[in-house]
Amino acid sequence: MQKRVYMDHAATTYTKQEVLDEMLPYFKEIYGNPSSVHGFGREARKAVDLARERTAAALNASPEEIYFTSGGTEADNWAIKGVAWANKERGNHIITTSIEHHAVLHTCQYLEKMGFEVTYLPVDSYGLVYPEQVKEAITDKTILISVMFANNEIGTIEPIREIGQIARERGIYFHTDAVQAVGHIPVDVKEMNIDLLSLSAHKFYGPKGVGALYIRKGVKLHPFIHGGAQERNRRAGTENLAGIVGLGKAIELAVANLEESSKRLAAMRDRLISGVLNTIENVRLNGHPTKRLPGNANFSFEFIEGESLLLSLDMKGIAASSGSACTSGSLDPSHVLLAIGLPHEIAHGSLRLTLGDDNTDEDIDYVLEVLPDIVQRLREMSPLFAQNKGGKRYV
Ligand SMILES: Cc1ncc(COP(=O)(O)O)c(C=O)c1O
Ligand code: FES
Repeated sequence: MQKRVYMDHAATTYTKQEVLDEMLPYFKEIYGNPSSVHGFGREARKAVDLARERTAAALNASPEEIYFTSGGTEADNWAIKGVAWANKERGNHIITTSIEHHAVLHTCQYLEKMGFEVTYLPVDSYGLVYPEQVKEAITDKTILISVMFANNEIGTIEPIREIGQIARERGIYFHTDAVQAVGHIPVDVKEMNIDLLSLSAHKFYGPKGVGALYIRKGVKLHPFIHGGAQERNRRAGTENLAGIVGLGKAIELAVANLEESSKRLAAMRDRLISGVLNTIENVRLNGHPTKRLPGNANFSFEFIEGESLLLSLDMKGIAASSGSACTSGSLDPSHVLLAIGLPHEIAHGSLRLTLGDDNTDEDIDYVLEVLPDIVQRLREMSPLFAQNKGGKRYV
C-alpha cells in the first residue's frame, strides 16, 4: 500500500479521538438549546460554560472574556470591524502588517473603502515585524493595531508582548490573530498586553467551523452578527454546541501537552530542515531560523514550480502545500513570500511542510528520501535550470 504522510497541519488537523468522544453526546443525547430554561437547555448551557472556562484557562483570561465564533475568520472580522465601528469618534487609523492572513488583510481593505486609513507595515527578510516601526506608524488617529502572533505560511513568531506594550502605553487596542499559535506555543493575554485575540479549533486537533475571540474586559467593540442574545448579547445565533465542546476539550489537551509536543515537533522540523538544505542545491529556508512555529518548515526551490512539486509529492502520498498561485486559486504568488523580498519566480517554487503530532521520524525519513529525486527530476524538465546551471543563484 502507498505510504501516506500528512504534512499540512497548518491548513488543518484531524480531530483527536478524546475530543470527538466528548463532542458526540451533544448531537443526540444532550441536544438542548443552551438558551432554553428547561433541563435539556441547562445541560447544554453547562457544557458551553465548561468550554468557556477551559478556553479562558488556556489563555490566562477570564471566562467572561471568551466569545465563541464560527472560526478564525469570523473572529478576525469581528475584532477589526467591531473596534473600527465602535471607535470612529476616536480616530480612523488602523495599523497592521503586510503578511497577515487574508481574514485580516481583506477586512482592512474593506474598511479602507469605508473611509478608514490602514498602514500595512513591512517585514524583514525573516518575516519579522519591528516594534519600533509599529511605534513610528502611530498617529493621534490610531485606534487599533493588529499583528498576527505567528505566520501561517513561513511560521515566523512576532514580538507580540513588545507590540502589545506599545499599544497599551498609547491607549490603542491591540488585536492578534493567534490562529496558528494557540495550542502550539505559549500564549498569555495578560502578560502579553493583548486586548483581542482570535483562535480556531481546527488548528489544534479540534473540529472545523468553531473558534473564539478573546475580548478583554472593557474593550469597546460593536457586535458583528446581529440577532438573539447569545454570548452576552455580543454574538447572536444558537451556539454550535458540539463544536464548542470540542474546542474546549481540544484547547485543554493542546495546552497541557504543549511543552512536550512542541519539543518533539521542533526536533523533527530541524531534522527535516537540515536534511533538505544539506541534500538539495539552490534551496532556501523561508521564515526565521529560530523564532518559528515548532511544526513549520517552508522552502523555496529555485527553477521549480510549486504546483508541480505538490503534485509529485501527492503521488508519493505526501500532503503538503505551497504559497504558489495555482493552489491558492489566485494568480498572484503568496503575498507573504513577496513581502519577505523573494523575487516572483522564487516565490513560485515554494513548499510548506507543517508537522503535527501524528507525524513520526519515519515520515521525515520518507520525505528526505523522495524529495531530492523529485526536485532533481522537475529541474531536469525545466529549461530555466538548463540555462542557469552553475550561473546566478538567487537563493
Ligand atoms: C493565521 C490565520 N488566520 C486565520 C485563519 C482562518 O481561520 P478559520 O479557518 O478558522 O476561518 C487561518 C486559517 O487558515 C490562519 O492560518
Ligand atoms: S506555482 Fe503555479 S503558477 Fe506559479
